[in-house]
Amino acid sequence: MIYEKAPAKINLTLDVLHKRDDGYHEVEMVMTTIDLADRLSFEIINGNRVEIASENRFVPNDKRNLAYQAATLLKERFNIQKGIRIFLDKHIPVAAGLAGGSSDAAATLRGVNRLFDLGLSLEDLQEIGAEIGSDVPFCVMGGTAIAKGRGEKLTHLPSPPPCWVVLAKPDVGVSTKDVYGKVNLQNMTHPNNEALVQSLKKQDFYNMCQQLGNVLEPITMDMHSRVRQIKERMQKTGADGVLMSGSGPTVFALVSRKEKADRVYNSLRGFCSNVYSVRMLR
Ligand SMILES: C[C@](O)(CO)[C@H](O)COP(=O)(O)OP(=O)(O)OC[C@H]1O[C@@H](n2ccc(N)nc2=O)[C@H](O)[C@@H]1O
Ligand SMILES: Nc1ncnc2c1ncn2[C@@H]1O[C@H](COP(=O)(O)OP(=O)(O)OP(=O)(O)O)[C@@H](O)[C@H]1O
Repeated sequence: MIYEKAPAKINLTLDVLHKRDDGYHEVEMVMTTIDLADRLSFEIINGNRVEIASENRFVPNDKRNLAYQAATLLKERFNIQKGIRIFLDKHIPVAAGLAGGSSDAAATLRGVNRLFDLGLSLEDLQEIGAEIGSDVPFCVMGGTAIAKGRGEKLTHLPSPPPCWVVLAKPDVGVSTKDVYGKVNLQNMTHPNNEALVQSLKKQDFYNMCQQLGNVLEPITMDMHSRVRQIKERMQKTGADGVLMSGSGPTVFALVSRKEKADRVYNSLRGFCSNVYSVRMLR
């Protein structure tokens, strides 16, 4: 049996530069992994198929599952004539904007690569991952990176200074495709990626918090007022920086001190069913 951890990601920035001819948007965004992770196990089984099991009822166990797609892609590309059983121990909330499915796909690429000794490099796996989804290449490498293109062109960055990350996911469904579809290029406040990158290089926590920005945030907030309410509540209770991750609906607060993080966390419990307080991953 082989095990892989699949951490969630948050976007410290997300900028859209233009819409491309292939229907995707050209983005520039800084992402980082946090200490909230799914755990996956992989084993070889009889029969030439991929089996997915999870105790989470929101997780599909068929070809809609990104881990299934990742395992099938490697099986076909490398002509693997054996079965694979994948167990997904889910901790990342589903459809949250935290790349849960993408991180499971990335962990599956790493896991199956080890399970069958395929000898693929992380770069190879990133390239294959891009066929599954825009967030998968980042999840293959993890850490902190600026992503360009449709999310697959990655440059590694220093990790954010240590802090607490309080996350709250309201019970609303958000379609990434719909949110990108509502982007209005004439009317948006772009985050300053260069300044955010400088704050990481200088390990300047407070400046990093000032530079958080996501052009998709107002779009999702206009569709779901709960997202705006969560942000306001986090700001009122003492968060140092607050932003929606990805296309949402999860909002995260960055907080330097544990006592303040506890205050933000406690103010959201009861208001929201999914609330977490975790650390950044170094
Ligand atoms: C919002 C983010 O999570 C931020 O990291 C990503 O940009 C989205 O990544 P993802 O969920 O892996 O996205 P994909 O599964 O590749 O694409 C879902 C849909 O989002 C839109 N999409 C996605 C990425 C991108 N750069 N431009 C887009 O317009 C497209 O309509 C696409 O059909
Ligand atoms: N391994 C998986 N875990 C959870 N959901 C999955 C998985 N594979 C496919 N899905 C499907 O994908 C949908 C989106 O779930 P996911 O948790 O990946 O969203 P997300 O965090 O918003 O992703 P992203 O930030 O990459 O857009 C779910 O509704 C679910 O049906």
